[in-house]
Amino acid sequence: MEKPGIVVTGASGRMGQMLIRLLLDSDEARLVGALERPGHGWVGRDIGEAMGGRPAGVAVSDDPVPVIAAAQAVIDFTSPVATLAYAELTAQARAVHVIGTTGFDEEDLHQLTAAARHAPIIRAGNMSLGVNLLVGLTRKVAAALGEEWDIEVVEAHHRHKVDAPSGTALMLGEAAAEGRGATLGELRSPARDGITEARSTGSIGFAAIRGGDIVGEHDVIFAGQGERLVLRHVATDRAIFARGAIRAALWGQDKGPGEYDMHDVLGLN
Ligand SMILES: NC(=O)C1=CN([C@@H]2O[C@H](COP(=O)(O)OP(=O)(O)OC[C@H]3O[C@@H](n4cnc5c(N)ncnc54)[C@H](OP(=O)(O)O)[C@@H]3O)[C@@H](O)[C@H]2O)C=CC1
Ligand SMILES: O=C(O)C1=N[C@H](C(=O)O)C[C@H](O)C1
Repeated sequence: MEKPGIVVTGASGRMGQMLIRLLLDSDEARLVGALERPGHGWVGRDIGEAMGGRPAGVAVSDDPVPVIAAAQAVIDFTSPVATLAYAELTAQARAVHVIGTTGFDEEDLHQLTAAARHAPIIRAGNMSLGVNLLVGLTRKVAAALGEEWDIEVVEAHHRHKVDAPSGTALMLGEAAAEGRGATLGELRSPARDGITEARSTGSIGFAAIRGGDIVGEHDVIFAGQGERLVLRHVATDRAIFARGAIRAALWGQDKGPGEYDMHDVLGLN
């Protein structure tokens, strides 16, 4: 059977390039397209050469319709605006859309839900095995500890990251809230700056550090009286996210329309 053909969006980006490298070496999937925005300097060039390597036989395109029409899956780590536009096109092409992009608002998420009526969407703020295990652990610990244990999620990322809290931090916060039988919307503490109220019991706070080349670090802190429990994930290589995304694209090949996440892909549900 032919290997599923995969298109990578945001081909010149940090995650785009990592995905392309892994796909060019993959025995299970093949790279059939690389997309960038109109006017990008790589458009028209061979993606392998643009990345400073050998020719890959795939030219970077700024015309997504024919590229996506020829693919079985699209892996997309770009920006919310770009991902919403790609979601319409993958829905029309009935291709699997793997979304790693973070920073969506409520309205964006409704649009993705609408697109998922036509084709599978697999979306996660973090595609690594470790973080998806940590989500389950966070839910369990939050359920076991009473609300006198204050929950704070602290995340650190490279200096180029534009959204905060990170998608992963929000997944962890949501899991902690679920453990307490609530939603994150109900428990999320407002960002702190200046003179704030004292911390409200049961709330979940977030803090974000941005600097240098930090790949991604997340601590879920359960702070009690006289003791503190910290659950931590440290990413040192973006390949963990890219491998998860390729696994998701393959997993999605025999799935019907709908919204899925990495817990579905990894069988953690
Ligand atoms: N779920 C997960 O496991 C992970 C998620 N992420 C998320 O993935 C996203 C990308 O991260 P990263 O690769 O570091 O970011 P980069 O900025 O390195 O890459 C983003 C790419 O998307 C392109 N892009 C952005 N906006 C548009 C647009 N409107 N139309 C077309 N192309 C666009 C950029 O093109 P240009 O250069 O021209 O702007 C660039 O090629 C972020 O949201 C990040 O949080 C990252 C790692 C893991
Ligand atoms: O922008 C990043 O780099 C990352 N983004 C994701 C997030 O927002 O959590 C995942 C990972 O931490 C890297």
